[in-house]
Amino acid sequence: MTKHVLVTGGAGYIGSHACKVLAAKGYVPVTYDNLSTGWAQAVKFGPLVQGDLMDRAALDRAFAEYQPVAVMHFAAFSQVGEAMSDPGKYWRNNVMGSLSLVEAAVAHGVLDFVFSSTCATYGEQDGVLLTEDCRQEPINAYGSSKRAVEEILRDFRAAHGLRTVIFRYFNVAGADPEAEIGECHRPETHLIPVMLEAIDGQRPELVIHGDDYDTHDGTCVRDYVHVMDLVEAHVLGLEWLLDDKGSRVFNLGTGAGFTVKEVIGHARAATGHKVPHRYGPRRGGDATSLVSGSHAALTELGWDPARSSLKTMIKDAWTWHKTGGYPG
Ligand SMILES: NC(=O)c1ccc[n+]([C@@H]2O[C@H](COP(=O)([O-])OP(=O)(O)OC[C@H]3O[C@@H](n4cnc5c(N)ncnc54)[C@H](O)[C@@H]3O)[C@@H](O)[C@H]2O)c1
Ligand SMILES: O=c1ccn([C@@H]2O[C@H](COP(=O)(O)OP(=O)(O)O[C@H]3O[C@H](CO)[C@H](O)[C@H](O)[C@H]3O)[C@@H](O)[C@H]2O)c(=O)[nH]1
Repeated sequence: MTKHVLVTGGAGYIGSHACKVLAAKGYVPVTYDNLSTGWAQAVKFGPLVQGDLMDRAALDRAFAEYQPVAVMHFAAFSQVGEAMSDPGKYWRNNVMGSLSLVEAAVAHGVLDFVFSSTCATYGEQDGVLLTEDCRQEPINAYGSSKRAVEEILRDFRAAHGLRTVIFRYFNVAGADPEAEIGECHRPETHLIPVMLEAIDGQRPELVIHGDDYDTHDGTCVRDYVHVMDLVEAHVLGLEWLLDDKGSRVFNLGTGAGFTVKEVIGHARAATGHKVPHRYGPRRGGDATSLVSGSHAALTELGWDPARSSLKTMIKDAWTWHKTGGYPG
């Protein structure tokens, strides 16, 4: 029997990688995406339904046509800087959009739901390693919007029997090692692809957002995880739900933190090129340090983030970058 999975945001960076892995495991990923930040060219592993999360009639048609066994919900806006200047955009799209989707899923009896949350929901916590039971006190509207969706899911679990796996990702990086798909945002704001654009002259330099943080070299610390490892955890999470193991929250990070300056050093080693850079002011909404202190995904899901060294992530991102993939 064909097992369709409705993948919202399947035309985006992480969602497209999820579709590739789902297809490899025998599922048919149905991408539901409005192409606001994603690319039709990234949808290669199953059908594309072009639609918005807020369009309930289009959602109803997609559920009725494909009768998915589950939903993987990636669609959202996700730039911390933009969320600081335009919080309404984040509350509307991420919270109202998710509510519309969850209501449609429940109405169609699709009760297994995997959600992309973020370590940005934890906020600023004095350099502690973050576990799933840490308090969630986001310091930007992006993190607040994701925490709100987690609350919606909690209420729908209680009222409607929804079953959820919530993944709180740390910083996702790298690309499909076969370079069929990769990270492509216009404009790009994420550290590693921005560094690669600076290396090949597509931008004059990387601007480091602040060097006066309370870290050993003054730049922010993040925990980077390979996108392929991350989406493999999603398939494990999906199967966890389909095996009726109950609702659960998992951090997805490696537990290793790197400063921006350290990532620049790794980029030089991985690409053989210096990263042109200069120092700029802090970016609003950035926490000093976000590092996972949890092994739950490893021990409970059996997750193995084998590709998540900075070397491999940057090499895979560089290989993808050099293909010049998507627009045009
Ligand atoms: N990239 C990271 O490091 C990171 C970290 C933590 C969490 N996340 C979360 O992972 C998810 C995917 O992130 P990404 O980096 O792939 O982002 P992305 O921008 O590449 O992909 C998001 C996709 O969702 C679609 N979309 C957005 N709003 C929509 C709407 N209203 N209706 C239909 N489609 C819509 C976009 O067109 C795009 O294809 C997001 O929920 C994000 O918050 C990402
Ligand atoms: O041009 C740049 C880009 C980034 N940075 C710094 O590099 C680090 C990583 O920044 P990213 O923009 O790559 O990632 P964020 O940590 O801001 O956010 C990402 O990870 C978060 C969780 O940490 C969220 O979930 C979010 O969706 C996702 O974009 C931050 O300290 C940032 O200030 C720079 O110095 N210069």
